[in-house]
Amino acid sequence: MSQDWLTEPCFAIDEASRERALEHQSQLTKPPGSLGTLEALAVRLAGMQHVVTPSVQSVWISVFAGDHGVAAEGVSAFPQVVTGEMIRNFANGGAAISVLARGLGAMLEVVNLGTVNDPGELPNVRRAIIAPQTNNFCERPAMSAMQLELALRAGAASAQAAQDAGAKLFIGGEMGIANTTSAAALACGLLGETPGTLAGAGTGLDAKGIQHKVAVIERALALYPSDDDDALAWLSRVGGFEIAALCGAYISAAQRGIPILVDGFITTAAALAAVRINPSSREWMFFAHRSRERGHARLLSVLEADPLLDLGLRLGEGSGAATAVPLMRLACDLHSRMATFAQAGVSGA
Ligand SMILES: Cc1cc2ncn([C@H]3O[C@H](COP(=O)(O)O)[C@@H](O)[C@H]3O)c2cc1C
Ligand SMILES: O=C(O)c1cccnc1
Repeated sequence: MSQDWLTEPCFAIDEASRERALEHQSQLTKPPGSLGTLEALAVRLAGMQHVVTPSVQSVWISVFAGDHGVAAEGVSAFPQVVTGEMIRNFANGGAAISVLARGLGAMLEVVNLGTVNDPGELPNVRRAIIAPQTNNFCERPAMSAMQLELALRAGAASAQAAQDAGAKLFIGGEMGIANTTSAAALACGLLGETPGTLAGAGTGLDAKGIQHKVAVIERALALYPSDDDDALAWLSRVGGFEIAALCGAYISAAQRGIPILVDGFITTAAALAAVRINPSSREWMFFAHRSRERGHARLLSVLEADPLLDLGLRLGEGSGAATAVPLMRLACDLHSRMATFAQAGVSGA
């Protein structure tokens, strides 16, 4: 298999549509710029969708799930079996993202990349099993080059499904006990940083638990040269199947011209890897919120991302991104439905 597709160019942003949307904004009955980020959102979307009045009515959510060998180090407040149990909960409609997706009328698929207690065939769960879990990355690379390739391609298949369904916005979510450890280790590798500032409480570790998590990540990082920032190498060394799938999905969505709404800490680590592999994917990304997880603010700042919300969320699953969709929809509504000064007979400045 070849990885050349990862660096193929992303879909072109249409400057003319963006300019026309900007000009349209200046004619709406409000002081210029007074709707702040909502204006900027609609204008960016216009360029992405090659239209003057964009829409995000049709939303696609893929939740990628996979287990992590590093869970054996006791780095999560919850047991590893929760990953498989939550896949069943997603399918039964009881998880946070299930409720949010229903509320938004969004399409929701779950992609099972491999779990230690595999829940089997379930409605709306795509099976793309790579292995029951990654290797414990303190001891050896989390996955082989072939496993990485499979995970990246499983993500790209979701972007393709989103495109086939006519989605106007792509949201990636994740489920995998211990994946805040994997995401923090990945970010450390990519940024050449030590885990003290990037590892956090995850599902609810106390200070002692976080200290242990930092030591576990330090053990893994010590296996590799610290000045190596090769994103594919770090994904295979310390990544997770679901994190690699997110990375592949983001790159593929950007190549297909589907705007991306990034969720929290884990998804932002995957987005950072995607941007390192294919820098032009960055312009296709919106950032939904600042997670409570320590380290997320740092990743957002590296990506020069200004998230829409800051609600103290620390769940994952794509939940923060889903929560921001109504704001994006309102931004599109204001942009396309407000009267212009001329239409309303209101005097301009
Ligand atoms: C019931 C439950 C539902 C979740 N949904 C998302 N996560 C989140 O918590 C996990 C990461 O935290 P850590 O690295 O501390 O294990 C991921 O599965 C993430 O999506 C959940 C965690 C639990 C326990
Ligand atoms: O921000 C996140 O994505 C997050 C934080 C804690 C646990 N799971 C996910």
